[in-house]
Amino acid sequence: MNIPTALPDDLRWVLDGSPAVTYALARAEQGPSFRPVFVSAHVEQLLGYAPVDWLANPMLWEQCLHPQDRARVLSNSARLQTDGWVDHEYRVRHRDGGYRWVHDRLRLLPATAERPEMAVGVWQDITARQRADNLLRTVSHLTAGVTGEAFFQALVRHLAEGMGMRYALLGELTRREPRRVRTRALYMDGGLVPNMSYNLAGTPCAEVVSNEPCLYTGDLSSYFPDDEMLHEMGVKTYFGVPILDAYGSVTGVLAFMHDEPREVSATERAVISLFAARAGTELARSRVEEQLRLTDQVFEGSRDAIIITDADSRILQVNPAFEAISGYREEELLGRTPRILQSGQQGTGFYREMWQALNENGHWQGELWNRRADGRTYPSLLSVSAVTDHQGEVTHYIGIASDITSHKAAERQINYLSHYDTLTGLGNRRMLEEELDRVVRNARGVRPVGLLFLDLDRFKNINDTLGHDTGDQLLREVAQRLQEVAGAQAMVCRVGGDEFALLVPERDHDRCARLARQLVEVVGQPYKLTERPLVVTCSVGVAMHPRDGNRREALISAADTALHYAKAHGSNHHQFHEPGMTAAAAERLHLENDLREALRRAEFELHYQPILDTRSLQVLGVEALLRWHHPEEGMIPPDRFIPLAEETGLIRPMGAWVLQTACAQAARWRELGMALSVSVNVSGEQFFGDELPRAVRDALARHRLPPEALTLEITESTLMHGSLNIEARLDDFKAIGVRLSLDDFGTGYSSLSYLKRFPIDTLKIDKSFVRDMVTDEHDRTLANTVIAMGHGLSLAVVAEGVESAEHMPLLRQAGCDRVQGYHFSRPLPARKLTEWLRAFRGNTASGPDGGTTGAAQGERTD
Ligand SMILES: Nc1nc2c(ncn2[C@@H]2O[C@@H]3COP(=O)(O)O[C@H]4[C@@H](O)[C@H](n5cnc6c(=O)[nH]c(N)nc65)O[C@@H]4COP(=O)(O)O[C@H]3[C@H]2O)c(=O)[nH]1
Repeated sequence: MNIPTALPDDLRWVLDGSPAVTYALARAEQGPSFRPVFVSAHVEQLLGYAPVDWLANPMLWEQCLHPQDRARVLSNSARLQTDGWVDHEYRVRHRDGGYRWVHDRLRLLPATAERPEMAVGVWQDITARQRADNLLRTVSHLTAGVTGEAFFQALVRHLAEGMGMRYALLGELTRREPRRVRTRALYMDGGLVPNMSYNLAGTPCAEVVSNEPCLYTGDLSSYFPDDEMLHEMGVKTYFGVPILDAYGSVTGVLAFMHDEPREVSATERAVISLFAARAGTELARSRVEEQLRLTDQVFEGSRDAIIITDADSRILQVNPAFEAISGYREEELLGRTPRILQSGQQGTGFYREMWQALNENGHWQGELWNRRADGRTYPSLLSVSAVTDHQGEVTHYIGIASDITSHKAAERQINYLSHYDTLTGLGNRRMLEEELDRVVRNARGVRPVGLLFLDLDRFKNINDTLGHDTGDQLLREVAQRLQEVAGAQAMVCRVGGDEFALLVPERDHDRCARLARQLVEVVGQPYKLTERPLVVTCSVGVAMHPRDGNRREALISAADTALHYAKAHGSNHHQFHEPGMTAAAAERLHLENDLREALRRAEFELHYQPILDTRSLQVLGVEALLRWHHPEEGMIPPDRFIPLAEETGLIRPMGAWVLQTACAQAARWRELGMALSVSVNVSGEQFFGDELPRAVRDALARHRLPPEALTLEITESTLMHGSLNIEARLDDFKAIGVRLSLDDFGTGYSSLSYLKRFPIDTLKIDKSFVRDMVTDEHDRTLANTVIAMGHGLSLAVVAEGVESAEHMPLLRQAGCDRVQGYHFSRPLPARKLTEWLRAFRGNTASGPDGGTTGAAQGERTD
């Protein structure tokens, strides 16, 4: 019987070329066992031994069996005889000492006449599949029962270790940063390392994220030149699979990397995909868990009250804030409806609308008053949302409410602060504007109202000299007086520092005028805030609705224009708005701008008017009077621009110029042998300014003038405008040695009684009394009385406005000391006055005190 040991060549190359190992066994002549008679060439690649080794040593196979498999394999093999075939898997030792898994299928060929009984078998290398199986089993085992971060960490670690990969990561994509991966587990060189996040651009993970498993082996940096991390890690093999959520969207990446080129078998890939699926579930679960945790935290920790009800509004759950705000414990609320909280302050219509909005839009928000368990009510801002199932049926309602008690209080406070003036308690400008809006909006029947703007004259001086506390007290008192005069029907507001507005339901022009007059009078009554009564005057501008405008802005602007008009025309009176006033206001603005430029452009000039001794007619001095040569309008009289300069503050630089120029001129006259005293007008603004005493000293020193050569003329109203500091200020000037003259006496609050307390040298009777004393008995008596009283106070009295020769005997008779007026000379420019002085008859030397100076003297007759 022949045992076939040789195969035809054509059959041999087929078998040798096959990746499976084919072998043939023949029954041994003695005994039951088989021995190999043919093994195909691939066996050497599979197990390291050449075919000849197997043929030479029939025991080699048995010797190479894995000790753990040996018994099973031998027992399986023993069934060849009975079953006619054997099909099993086991491990065979490679010549290098390692084991390979083989799938062995062997079939028995019964003996024939030509040959003995034989068996033919095939070995297939199933090492990779077995490794993958192993991996699956091990990793499944090791990750079983683990969740969250622990799962992610176990997964990357055991998969990486099972596959022999150096690096592995499980990364998540977040909605907030879709182009970045945030790792949830990161494995490197045998251990877990802290998580990180990286930009996907230019990395193999970007391909994975586009839902493609990716396998790269070889020089990865040539594929991904921008991925520096890959380059640094020396990665040669990359395998990554996307992690998907239940809807198939990519939510993460599971990737493995190695620094050697390496195959990743199909079965390994399948195993990893399998775990990626599980990771997807776990990611979703951890996200839900996170969300739940957050929701729970929000629910438990929220300062807002949260209530959840079922579709029938039965309370299912409330949070601790709800308990705290409502005063009910959760147990008391469960199963009841939110009606338990109703305060009764909202009518049924309110709830009907709320439910209608909820049914139609699934949402309602609004403010309502609820009742606490203790019966107290509180305001809350409630927002209710309906929760629906996938069929759109309402399953729950969620209400979130905040207690807005403090918010409401703050709102009231803000409302108060934004509508009221805290100093006086009056409404403020906003309140006035809103009320005016209401009035003009409501004008269907056109409700007439009067709008009065009232401004205190020179309030700034009071603040500057008496301090802000007194200023504040004054404002409070003014506010009170205004309210008393205006009555309950009117609205009184403080709309600026010292500006008040009154809105009066008054259609009658005359009654409005009467009210305005009353206001001026009442505000002008002395205030007992300081040691000495304080006198404050005011100006009032009146606009009438609808006559002066049918819009809020128009009315305010009309009242404002009228007020400015009143102030520009001497203060302390009221002025109704008139149609031409806006043009006048524009003109005033124009003038104001020109005035600002006038000093720089040297448009001012001083004219001088002589002051003479009544009896000897010696020229004792001159009064400096300011003139403005306007480039377009020609000469503008001081009455037109001085109030404007006072209002705008320009009076201070202007006054300083006057002082310097007048002193310079007085010095020049002295050089010419005419020692004239020069009187300079000082306005209230200037008088109260800090700089005046120094300016006076400077001017005297610079022009080497004796102080008594300078007289400061202040008006009665400046003096009476009064502040504590006025005496101190007058004393300052007395200490310098200059003379002080009280101008326009008789036009204001003439009060001789406290004049004596002021260190005044001269009293000037206003020209309005002087002018008519020739014809008017009453004025003559008045002038005589003033002169007598002035003398009683040891003051020299000057009569100004002496226009005719008839005045002189009367004034001499009354004992008036000095005279000034057109009768002698109009105010003249310095050069002309010098000529006049020279020409004046009886040119003799005479100083202001009657001393010999060389100044002109005589009586002018023209
Ligand atoms: N009808 C009439 N008027 C006469 C007669 N004699 C003099 N006058 C005018 O009476 C005014 C006297 O000046 P005032 O009472 O101080 O009144 C001054 C003074 O209050 C103010 N003023 C003038 N210059 C200055 C200045 O440099 N500074 C300040 N703060 N005010 C000034 O302007 C006011 C008006 O000044 P002027 O127009 O120059 O008017 C001057 C003068 O021209 C007369 O016989 N008949």
